[in-house]
Amino acid sequence: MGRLKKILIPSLGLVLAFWFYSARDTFKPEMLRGKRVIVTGASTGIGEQMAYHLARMGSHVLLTARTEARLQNVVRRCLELGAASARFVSGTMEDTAFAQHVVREAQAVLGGLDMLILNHVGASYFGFFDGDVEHVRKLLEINFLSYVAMTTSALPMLKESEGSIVVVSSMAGKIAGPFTAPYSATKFALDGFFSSLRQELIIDKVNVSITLCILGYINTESAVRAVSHVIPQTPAPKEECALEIIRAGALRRRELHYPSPAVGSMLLLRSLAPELLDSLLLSSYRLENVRRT
Ligand SMILES: NC(=O)C1=CN([C@@H]2O[C@H](COP(=O)(O)OP(=O)(O)OC[C@H]3O[C@@H](n4cnc5c(N)ncnc54)[C@H](OP(=O)(O)O)[C@@H]3O)[C@@H](O)[C@H]2O)C=CC1
Ligand SMILES: C[C@H](CCC(=O)O)[C@H]1CC[C@H]2[C@@H]3C(=O)C[C@@H]4C[C@H](O)CC[C@]4(C)[C@H]3CC[C@]12C
Repeated sequence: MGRLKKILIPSLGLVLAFWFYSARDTFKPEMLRGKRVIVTGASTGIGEQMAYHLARMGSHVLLTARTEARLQNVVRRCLELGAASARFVSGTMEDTAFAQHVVREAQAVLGGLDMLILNHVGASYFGFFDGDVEHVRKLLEINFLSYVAMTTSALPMLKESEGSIVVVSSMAGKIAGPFTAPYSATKFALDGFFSSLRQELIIDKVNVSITLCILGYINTESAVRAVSHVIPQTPAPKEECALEIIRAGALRRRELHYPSPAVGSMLLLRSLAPELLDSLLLSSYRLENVRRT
């Protein structure tokens, strides 16, 4: 009997745990139907693809970026794909007031918000740090401060809807490789801020989830243009990446690692043997093609 208890109870525990986690893991596109979603950086790249997925799922999308002409096309396509509604607000995230204005638009035109997807990123370079401190300041404003400002403005609506915040970050926000110093700094800042805020929401029993997305190299035009002469690896597809981000947000996951085995194993290696990881990364780069100022 004693032995039976020793085996039966843990086995039952395992079965229950498996059932609980697999049930939580079931994503259905209907989860997004009728949901009110802001996507930033939606004029190109991963943000544009997220807008199309959400449109197919029947969400109300409010899109933002700087380039009005591109946003108009994305909104048109979203409506063709079946969005419950699609609108845009154009402007720059260098300006905190603009970031807050976008959130107010959601309140005004959608009457609330279910998901805030923070994805935009300012242009930077892939090369040796050039000493330009103003560039670092500007990038922190675009890639970090505006994320904080939008979150702060959106929290009352997200508390009301028990919604989700999705923060798009990078491997460069967990592992600092060379040639991304300003960019990497902004992405590490996101981890610090949002991982701390997540704990506070849990302590206060506020049912708003925060999903931090740790992405590897993705085949967007800007990334391929910036690094393909140095990094020979094939980038992962932006369409699949966009869907995985939405799925992770809808399932209220703490973190997404995409592409999954590659990012996961690099993070593990960083903890176990950081020097080995550094040298493996460097050995795969075409260093002779790196920009020096
Ligand atoms: N592609 C990759 O390999 C990886 C990407 N990521 C992350 O994924 C996210 C999306 O990246 P990706 O799709 O490649 O980026 P893109 O360069 O393709 O798109 C960036 C978006 O941000 C907008 N944007 C740029 N500057 C500003 C600004 N000042 N104010 C408001 N919006 C701005 C752009 O539109 P506009 O110019 O019209 O303003 C565009 O919509 C980013 O957070 C990035 O860090 C993470 C790891 C890898
Ligand atoms: C090289 C890194 C991963 C290691 C590997 O060998 O797979 C890439 C992981 C994330 C990439 C960067 C990123 O986060 C997006 C930036 C977007 C900018 O528009 C330009 C390029 C990036 C700096 C990009 C460069 C490659 C990674 C660091």
